[in-house]
Amino acid sequence: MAPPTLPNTAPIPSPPPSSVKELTNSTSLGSVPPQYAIRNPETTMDIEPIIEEEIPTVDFSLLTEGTPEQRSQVVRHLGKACEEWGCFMVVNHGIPERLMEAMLISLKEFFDQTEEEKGEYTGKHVMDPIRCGTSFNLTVEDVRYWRDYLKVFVHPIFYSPAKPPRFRLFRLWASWLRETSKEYAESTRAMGMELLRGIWESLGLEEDDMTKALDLHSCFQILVCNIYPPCPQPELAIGLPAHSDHGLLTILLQNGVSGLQVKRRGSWVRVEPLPNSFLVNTGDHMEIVSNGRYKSVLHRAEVNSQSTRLSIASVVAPSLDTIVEPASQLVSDEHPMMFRGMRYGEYVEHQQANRLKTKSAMDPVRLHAK
Ligand SMILES: O=C(O)CCC(=O)C(=O)O
Ligand SMILES: [Fe+2]
Repeated sequence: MAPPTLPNTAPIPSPPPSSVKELTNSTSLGSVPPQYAIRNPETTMDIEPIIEEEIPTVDFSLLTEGTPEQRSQVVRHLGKACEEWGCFMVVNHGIPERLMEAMLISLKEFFDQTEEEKGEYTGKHVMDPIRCGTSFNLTVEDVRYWRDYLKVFVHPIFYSPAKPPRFRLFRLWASWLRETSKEYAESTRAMGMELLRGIWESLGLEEDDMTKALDLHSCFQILVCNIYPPCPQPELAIGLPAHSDHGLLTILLQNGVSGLQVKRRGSWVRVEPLPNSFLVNTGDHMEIVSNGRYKSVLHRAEVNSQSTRLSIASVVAPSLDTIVEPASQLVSDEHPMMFRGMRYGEYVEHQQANRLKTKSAMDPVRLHAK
């Protein structure tokens, strides 16, 4: 006999909000909805201590305009920061403060659009050149991160969301948005190239060899823009979990609200944004190219209950068609090859299509178990 069919009494779930912005705009939230409650503070918090420590600072002007002695000193310092920290603050970088502010303002304007307006940029594929969304990758996650994003490819082909926020009819505004992000992408790319030059030098590598091997004239660059609205229970949620970035270097601009933490020697170090500075961190491809000498740094973004945090990560990387391998000069009997070659575009696609989980994106290219 066929089992009796039970009436379906399960409540029909309301559709999840399409962004954290929408969630926090719509109601005065007193608690975090279950799909964002990623941790139980009683069991999982503070297993790894959170500490205050000073992050190394690099004076960029000495790299470009210093005496040969000053430059050598900065290069050594840069190498040490990459080796011991995987990140450093850059000051005296020469990028105008008005450009940094304009970028943050235009980003805020972008996220302030209606869900419908932003929906025009909802990515269908992880390699879409303009992609707006929430969390990291909803198709593979069972919990959500307290973060909305806009990711835009800016080199070798420059893209920009064409529709200006709310001022659709004002072509002037649209071109301002476009010009701002173009200038910003160019400035941070030039800064990234200069830092890479110093980093290659610190590794004893020739700049020309590296530019050619990584096809840096056609380097891939993406702007990853993040917004973390205030969260009613910041101890339960996270903006972005512990992860490393896929590129060579990430150049991060923040709006003065702290939240970023980097992992060092088993502890989380809070990064307090210095005014008019950038935080630069090493990505997985720095680790691959340097054959494990300069490891990509694990980092995460915490949220808070008071202020909206904005960050813009400008990622500088090999060209998408380059098959990246460790530099042969850094491979020897003593330092065997640690990674196999993979096309950079394939790596990015694989990283973006999977869960963001510590450094798991590197597993397919590792030649030896960790
Ligand atoms: O918001 C931050 O400070 C970090 C952002 C980040 O790690 C990323 O976009 O990959
Ligand atoms: Fe990151």
